[in-house]
Amino acid sequence: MSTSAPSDSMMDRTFPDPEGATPMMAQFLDLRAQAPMDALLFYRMGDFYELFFDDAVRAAEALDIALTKRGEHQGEKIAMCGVPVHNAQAYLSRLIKAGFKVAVGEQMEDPAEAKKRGSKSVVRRAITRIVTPGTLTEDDLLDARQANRIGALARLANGDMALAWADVSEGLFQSIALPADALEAELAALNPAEILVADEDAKTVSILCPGSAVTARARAKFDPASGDRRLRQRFEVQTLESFGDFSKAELAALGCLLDYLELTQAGAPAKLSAPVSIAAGAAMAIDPAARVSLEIERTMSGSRKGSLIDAIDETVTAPGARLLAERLARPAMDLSSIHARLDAVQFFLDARNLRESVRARLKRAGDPARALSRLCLGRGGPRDALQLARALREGERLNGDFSQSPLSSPPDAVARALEAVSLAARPDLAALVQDVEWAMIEEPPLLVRDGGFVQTGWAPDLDELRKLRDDSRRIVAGLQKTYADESGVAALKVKHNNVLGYFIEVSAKNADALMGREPFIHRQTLANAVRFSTPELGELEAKIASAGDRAVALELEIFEGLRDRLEALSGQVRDAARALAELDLASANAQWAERAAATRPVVDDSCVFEIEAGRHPVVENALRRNSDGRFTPNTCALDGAGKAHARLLLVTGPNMAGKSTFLRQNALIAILAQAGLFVPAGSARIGLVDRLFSRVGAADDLARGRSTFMAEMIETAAILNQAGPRALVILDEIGRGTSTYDGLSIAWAAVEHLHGVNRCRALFATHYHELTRLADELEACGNVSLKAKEWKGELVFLHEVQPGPADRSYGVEVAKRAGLPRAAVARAKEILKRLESDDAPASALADLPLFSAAAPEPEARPSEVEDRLRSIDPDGLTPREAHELLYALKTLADKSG
Ligand SMILES: Nc1ncnc2c1ncn2[C@@H]1O[C@H](COP(=O)(O)OP(=O)(O)OP(=O)(O)O)[C@@H](O)[C@H]1O
Repeated sequence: MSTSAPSDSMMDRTFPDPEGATPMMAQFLDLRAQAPMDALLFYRMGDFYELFFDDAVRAAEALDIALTKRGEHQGEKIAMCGVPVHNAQAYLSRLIKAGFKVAVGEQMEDPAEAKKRGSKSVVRRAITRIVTPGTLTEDDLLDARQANRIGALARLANGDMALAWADVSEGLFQSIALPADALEAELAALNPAEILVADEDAKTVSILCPGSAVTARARAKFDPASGDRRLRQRFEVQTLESFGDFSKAELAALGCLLDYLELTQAGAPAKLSAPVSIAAGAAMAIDPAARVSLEIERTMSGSRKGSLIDAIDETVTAPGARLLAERLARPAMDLSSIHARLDAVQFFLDARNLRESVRARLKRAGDPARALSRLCLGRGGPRDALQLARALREGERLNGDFSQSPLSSPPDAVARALEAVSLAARPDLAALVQDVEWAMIEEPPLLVRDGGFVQTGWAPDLDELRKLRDDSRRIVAGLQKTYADESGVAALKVKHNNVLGYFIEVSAKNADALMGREPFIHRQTLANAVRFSTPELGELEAKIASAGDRAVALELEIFEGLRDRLEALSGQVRDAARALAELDLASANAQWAERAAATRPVVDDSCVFEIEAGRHPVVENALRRNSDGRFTPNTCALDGAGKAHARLLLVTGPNMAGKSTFLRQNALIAILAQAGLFVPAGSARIGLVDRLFSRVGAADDLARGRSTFMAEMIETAAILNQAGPRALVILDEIGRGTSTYDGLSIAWAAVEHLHGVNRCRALFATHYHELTRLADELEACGNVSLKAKEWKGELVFLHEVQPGPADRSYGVEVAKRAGLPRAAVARAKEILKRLESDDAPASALADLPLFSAAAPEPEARPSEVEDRLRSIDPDGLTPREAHELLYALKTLADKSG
C-alpha cells in the first residue's frame, strides 16, 4: 500500500471560507476545518455519506463514481459525490487502499430532534473517527493473517532515536530505543501499515518504508515531556516506571503515537495494553536486504505464495498465523524463551492426539483479539461477542482435554498457555462467557442496530415486548379476512409501507365496496388500486411499532451490559487470546515438522553453525509439486572461533548448481531455529546469531536511484562495517556487476575483511575461481563446491555440496541449456578456449578475429518490404492511398535490392 501519491498533494488544498454559506454548508466547512487536510471528509446525510468540493473531485476519481453538483457557494457550483451508508465499508476500503485517509462526520442526533429547534436548524454532526491504514479494526479492511501495525519514529535533537508501535486491532503497544545502525532492520521487522514521523523526516522514511503510508506530524508532537504526561494520564499512573524503563526518545515516540490514536478515534481511544519497552538486541537483527532476498513473508514479487511462511504455515487460526509472522520477523536472542518454544513444539509432535484436539478446537475459536478490540471501540456487534465467548469456551475445553490425557504434564510454555485460557481460574470471566452464550442466538447478526440477536428466554421483558409485537402482527393478518368478509371483496389485502403504515388495498373496480363505509377511511387512489385505513389498523400499527422499538432498545441495553463486562475483563481476554495463538503456533509447527521431517535444533551460546542434511523448504516444495525430482540435502559446518570448522566457506560451482539455494537455506534455518521452530534438516546446532546479513541476488534499487552494482556495494559496505563475531553473513557473487578485475579485487578484499576483521560466520558464493586460493592462505577459510558432471555431452547437476573448490564453471553449458542460439554457444566456447589457454586474457581477446570460422549463420529475418506488407489493412485504404503505397513499396524494394 502506498499513500504517497494522494497525500503529497492533499496538504496543499484549500476549501472556501464559510462567508455566505447555507447553514448546512457552513456546518460542513466547519467540520472540514477540523478534519486533517490529508483526509477526505465523509459527511453523513441520512442514508448517504456525501463529499463536497475537492474531496468530491478526488473521491469520485478514485472510486470511479459520478461527480455531480449541488447548489452554489459564493457564486460557484459545489462539486459533490456520495456513497450509500450501507455499503460505505467497501468504498472506505478502496479509498484506504488507494492511499487516502477518511474522516467520518456522523449525525449526532435524530433529524426529528433538530426540527424541534426550528425548521431551518441543521442536524448536529461531529467527526467520530479518522480512518487511516494503521488504525483499522474491521475484518473486511484487514488481512486476517497479517498484523496491522502503526509506528512512530522519534528522532531527538541530540540524535537519540526510538520507534514505538501499536496494533489497534489487538491492543499491542510497544517501543524500542534504537542505535542509528539498527533503524533499517527494525523498520523492516515492523513493516508498519502506517508510520508517523516528524515533517522533516517524511521523505527519508518513505524511502526506507516503501510499503507504508507515511504520515507527517509536527515536530512538537514528538516531545518527551508531553509524551510522558500523556502516557501517565492515559494509563492512570503516577510514574511509568512500573511499565519499564523508557528512554526520552521512546517517550516521544509513544506520546506522539498515542496522540494520533486519540485524534483518529475521536475521543473513543483504542484499548491498548500498557506500553512495553523492548530491549535493543532482544531479537536477531535481519537487515532489510536479507529480509527481502530470503523471501520470508513474501516473495520478491510481493506474493505470500512461494515465501517461507507460506511453505511452513500450518496454523488453523488467523492469530496463530500472525504470531508465526511475528516470530519470523524477530527471531529471539534469549535462549530460555527459544528453548521453551521448542519444548512446546516437541510436546505436540510427541502428543499427536492432543495436537489434533487442540487444532480441531482452535478452528472454532476465530479471532478473539480483533473481536475484543472492535467491541472495546464500540464497533463490535453480537457476532463478535459470541465469537469471543466461543473462543474462551474452547480454551476451557482444551484444559479438559489435557487433564484427561494420560501423558505426563506439558512443558512450561504449554502449561502457561493452558492456565491463561482456564475459565475455572477466572470465575467472572466464566460467568460472562456463560451469559453471552446463553443470551445470544446461534447465528447472531453482525450489527447490533436492528436487534434480533437475544435468545428467547434470556430476558422476560424482551419476550413480553416481542410477544406484543408478534401478537399484534397476527391480529393484523387476521384482520385481512375479517375486512374481506365485511366488504365482500375477497381479493382485499392488508399491506404495509413506511408512509401509510398498515393499510387495506383493493383494486379500483372493488373500491366502491369500501368507499364511505365504516370503518374504512379512504387514504389514496392510485392508477389500479385504492387504499384505505381503519382506526383499528392504526392502533395496532402504533402498538407494533412501539413494542418493536422498545424491544430493540432493550436488546441494545442487554448488549451494552455484556460489552461493558467484557471490556472490564479485557486484560484477561487478551491474555487468553494470545495463549490460544501460542497453542496454535506450537501445534502447527509440530504438524509441519511431522509432514516435512523437520527436527529440533540445538540452540546454544557457542559460535558454531552445524547443519547436517539441511533443506530449503520452499525449493523442496516446488520440486515436489512439479515432480522435478527430490531435493538433495546438504551439510554446512561453520565455527565462528575457527576451530572445529572454517569460519568462512567459499562456495563455488556451476551456475544453476544450487549455490544460492544452499546459502539461503542455511540463513532460513538460523531464523527458524531462533524463532523457536523446528528446522528442515537432519540435525542442527546453532550458536546464537545476533545479526543476519544476506546479499543474495542482485536487484536495482531504483527508488533510491541506485544501480544494481551501487546497491550491491552499499549492502556489502553495511555488512563489512556492521557484522560482529556473532553475525551470520551470506554473500552471493559480489562484484559481478563490474569489470572482471574490479569485481575480483572487491570480492577478494571482502573475504579477507570478513575473515580477519569481522570474524563472523560466513558463506561466500563466487564465480571467481581465483578466490578459492584464499583457503590456503587464510587459517579459518575453507572451500566447498556444488557437484556437477558431464554425461553424454550434457551437464548434470547433482546439487550436492562437497569439500574443495569446483574445477570449472560450466557457464557456457548452462547458457546452452537456457536456449542461447547454437552459433552463439559455439562462439562462446571458442572465446573461452582462448581465454583459458592464455595467461593474459586481454591479449587473447585482441587475437580473436572479429569474424572467426564460427561466424554465426545469419538468421532469416523478414525484409522491410515484407514488414510493410504485413502492416497493411487493404480494406482500409482509399484508391489513392493504395496507389501511393505501391510506389513506396517499389522504392523500398529497389533500395534493398
Ligand atoms: N539441493 C538441491 N536439490 C535439488 N535441487 C536443487 C538444489 N539446490 C538447487 N536446486 C535446483 O537448482 C535450481 C538453481 O539453484 P540456484 O539458484 O541455487 O543455483 P545457483 O548455483 O545459485 O545458480 P546461479 O549461479 O546461476 O545463481 C533451483 O531452482 C532448484 O530447482
